Amino acid sequence: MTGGPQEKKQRNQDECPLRVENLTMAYGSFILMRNISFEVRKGDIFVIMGGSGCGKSTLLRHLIGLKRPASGRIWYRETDFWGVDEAQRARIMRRAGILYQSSALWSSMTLEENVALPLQLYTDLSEKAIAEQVAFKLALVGLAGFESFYPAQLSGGMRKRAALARAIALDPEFLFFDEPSAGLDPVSARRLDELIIELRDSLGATVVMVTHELASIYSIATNSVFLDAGSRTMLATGNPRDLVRESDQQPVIDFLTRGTGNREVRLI
Ligand SMILES: Nc1ncnc2c1ncn2[C@@H]1O[C@H](COP(=O)(O)OP(=O)(O)OP(=O)(O)O)[C@@H](O)[C@H]1O
Repeated sequence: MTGGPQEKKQRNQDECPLRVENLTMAYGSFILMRNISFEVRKGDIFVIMGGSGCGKSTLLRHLIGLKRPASGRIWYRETDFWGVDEAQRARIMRRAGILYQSSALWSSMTLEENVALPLQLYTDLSEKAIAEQVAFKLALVGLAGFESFYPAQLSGGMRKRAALARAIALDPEFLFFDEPSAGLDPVSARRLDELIIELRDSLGATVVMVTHELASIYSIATNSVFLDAGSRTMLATGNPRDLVRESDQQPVIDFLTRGTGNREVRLI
């Protein structure tokens, strides 16, 4: 290794554009989790895992600026996310695409209008350039030709993909998903997984997602953090395929083997 401490810090910021340092999450005086620390590497598909109600969505809310940590820090490259003002946080989030569980498309707008909205709000692009971008993004998610459809005219899987097209409208550096495959049949869920990998590659994005779909976790996650409700802290961070073989923490083993203890990962 070469370079002084400053260069090493710079390298770490470039390689791990999102870092969580000793985070404590609380609702009022109730401490949900403490001592949460992990690094998300550039290009990771990073999964927040854990049992129901342990605090996965709450962690995501901290990462996207919706909930302030009780203590600890969240770093986006060199910026202490909760140490700067709201306008600066909004600027950082401008580089992020967010897909909520409910898809949250505007029901009174067509797909074209839904996807165009962030471009109209946040860029100076001409109408023609916006129309081109919208067509491009809808094609990326496999919805070319559906520009003039309303959300209610689509299946659940198509709505997810449309919401994804809107989330990537501004070519985000980070993509955040809360249970993206919730409510989808297994085949649509797998297609969505493939799409997430494709988008990560084509946008050069870093993906952070909450999920407890083991099939998804094993097929696309490159890195993860495991939150444990019992001990109210994280028990592991790393590639889930490594964790299932190497972890000595029973809750991690139970979760990753569906309680069977069989550590052989079989992909279907
Ligand atoms: N606004 C709130 N005020 C108080 N407690 C809350 C609030 N939101 C969530 N909680 C509690 O915090 C805990 C964690 O909730 P969270 O939704 O983050 O868990 P989760 O791991 O995402 O759950 P699931 O897998 O079921 O979606 C739960 O016990 C929940 O009841």
